Amino acid sequence: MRLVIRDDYDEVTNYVANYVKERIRQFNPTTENPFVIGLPTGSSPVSVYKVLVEMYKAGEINFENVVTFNMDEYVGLPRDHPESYHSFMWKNLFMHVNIKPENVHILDGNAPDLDEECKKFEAEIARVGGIELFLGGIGPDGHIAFNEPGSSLTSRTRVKTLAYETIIANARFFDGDVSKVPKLALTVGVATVMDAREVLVIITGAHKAIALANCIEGGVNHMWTVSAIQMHPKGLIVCDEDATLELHVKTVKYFKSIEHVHQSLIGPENLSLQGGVKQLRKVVVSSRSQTPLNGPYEE
Ligand SMILES: N[C@@H]1[C@@H](O)[C@H](O)[C@@H](COP(=O)(O)O)O[C@@H]1O
Repeated sequence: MRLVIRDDYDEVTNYVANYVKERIRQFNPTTENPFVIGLPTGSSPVSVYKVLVEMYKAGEINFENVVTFNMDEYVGLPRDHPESYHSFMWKNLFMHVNIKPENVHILDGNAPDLDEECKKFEAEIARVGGIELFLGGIGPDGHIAFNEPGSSLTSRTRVKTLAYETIIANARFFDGDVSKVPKLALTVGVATVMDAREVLVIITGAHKAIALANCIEGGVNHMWTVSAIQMHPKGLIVCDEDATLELHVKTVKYFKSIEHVHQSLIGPENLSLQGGVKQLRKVVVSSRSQTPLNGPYEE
């Protein structure tokens, strides 16, 4: 697993937006072979979406052959409620880019049969060949999507009761009124996220520092469901300095030094393009052979 630490939220945003842009570009999606991405809601990704929209307007990114699956949705909240995740996604991303509405998948929290809705969602992910890149955020209790503490690390898409801490955290979107926050949600499971070929989790802010420390320095544990990323062959956490407050200095220095080595090999402009060992090997080989390392690397 890699941990990339940036100074602040804005730098995290830029890193993640560039990462997504490059992944889509490298994949070179077509109608027959679209780029399938899992997406979160919340304040963590909202600026990433803003930058992606700017990139789209500048002609740097194309969503024509991108298929999306959102992580979660409240149960019982009308689809057009301003705080539904459906509204969030259309308002912050989809309505500003050239994504095809039929390529957007958001769980329906008002479906007559919620279990069936969850099964259909998993089946649809399988039908398109799985998810290439799952972007995620976490709650202060370390939940990924709505996989609250104690969720099975093998869980799939299902109905979930929200933890009281999450209800309190999300009350800020409902006039600070805890009673207005839905108590149930549909969510992809931990295993649904971890099945993606790549997982990128955004963690910013001092209020998530304890969760980040448990995720990185603790073991894989169902009480911090994001820690399942330790088992992923291609997991990446992008965090800001504030979120590292509870990590050992040694841990922070270790991950910074790893990034420093990468940087010395491939140059800072290509940091977002690292494609894992295969790509790094290629880079090491070319640096050994003194090939000038200009421009982005293809996987
Ligand atoms: N279900 C969502 C999560 O998917 C999200 O990651 C989390 C953090 O939100 P924020 O990024 O606003 O802190 O909020 C909710 O609980």
